[in-house]
Amino acid sequence: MTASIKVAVVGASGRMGREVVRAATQQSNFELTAAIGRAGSDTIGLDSGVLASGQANGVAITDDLAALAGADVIIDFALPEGLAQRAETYIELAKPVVVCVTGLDEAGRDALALAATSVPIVYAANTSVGVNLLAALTEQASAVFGDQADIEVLEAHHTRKVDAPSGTALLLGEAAARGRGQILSDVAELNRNADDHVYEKGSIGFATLRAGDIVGEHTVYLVVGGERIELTHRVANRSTFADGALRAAAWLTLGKNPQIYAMKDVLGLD
Ligand SMILES: NC(=O)C1=CN([C@@H]2O[C@H](COP(=O)(O)OP(=O)(O)OC[C@H]3O[C@@H](n4cnc5c(N)ncnc54)[C@H](OP(=O)(O)O)[C@@H]3O)[C@@H](O)[C@H]2O)C=CC1
Ligand SMILES: O=C(O)C1=N[C@H](C(=O)O)C[C@H](O)C1
Repeated sequence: MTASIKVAVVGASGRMGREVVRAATQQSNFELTAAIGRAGSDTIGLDSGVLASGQANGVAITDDLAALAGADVIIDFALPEGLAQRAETYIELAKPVVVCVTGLDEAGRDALALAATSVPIVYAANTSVGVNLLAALTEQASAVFGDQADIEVLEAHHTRKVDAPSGTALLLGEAAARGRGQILSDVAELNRNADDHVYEKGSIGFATLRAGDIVGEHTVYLVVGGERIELTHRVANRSTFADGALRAAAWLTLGKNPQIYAMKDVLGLD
């Protein structure tokens, strides 16, 4: 019998952290070894299984990052704040990590790049298979239409999401830009509502909706002359993201070299 993969979850008290705790507890090829919450959170000391699904699993939520030492691989679904410090711990413990946090600032991105010189990291703004397939399709469509297409990305999420546009929208924008030989930061238009806004041909625009409990929806519009393509992906349940994160975690335990990988590497989409 193959040994199960020991997995630790950072951000275990959150919406996604609880989902990963539940999935890791249910899937027989994983063993949950640590559940990390924010220092000062009311959830510290609670059983992570009770918090996730009402069923005790014997792994208490702790703010002690030393608890990560017993894991083969870590999944980080916390928030961007404190990512740089967490990344230092990942280096010290020499653990592979799946980082799923979006809304990173430059310091967060730099910290991940530094950590990836020591440990393998999957950075995934979206761990679903479908979104990563959508990114590949977007790149292909953009390459075929070339610089004739007007491209816009629309995303919709629940009202408690703190970053906008979503990490996935930016990932899709990057794919669209790459498809026609652009770099997204050169052409991204994040605010078409600005008073002095003038549409520039070749720009890629982003629009955001926040409403109710929408789990995650993304549409890429590619509009050329009299026709348009709308590529849409919708997620109905956060378990989709949790399953994808566990898939990435299992992939990292197969002996990867230190560097930043993407979900498309995990899924073999290149
Ligand atoms: N890659 C993907 O597929 C997906 C990515 N995401 C991203 O994952 C992140 C989390 O989303 P979501 O679960 O909805 O957000 P939540 O706010 O529900 O969860 C984040 C959790 O992290 C905790 N936290 C904050 N800082 C730390 C820390 N230093 N150590 C441990 N825990 C910490 C928070 O604690 P407290 O509440 O006490 O502040 C909270 O419980 C977001 O960036 C989101 O965009 C979301 C879905 C899918
Ligand atoms: O915060 C969320 O909920 C989500 N965040 C990710 C993002 O920013 O793209 C992925 C997913 O769409 C849900």
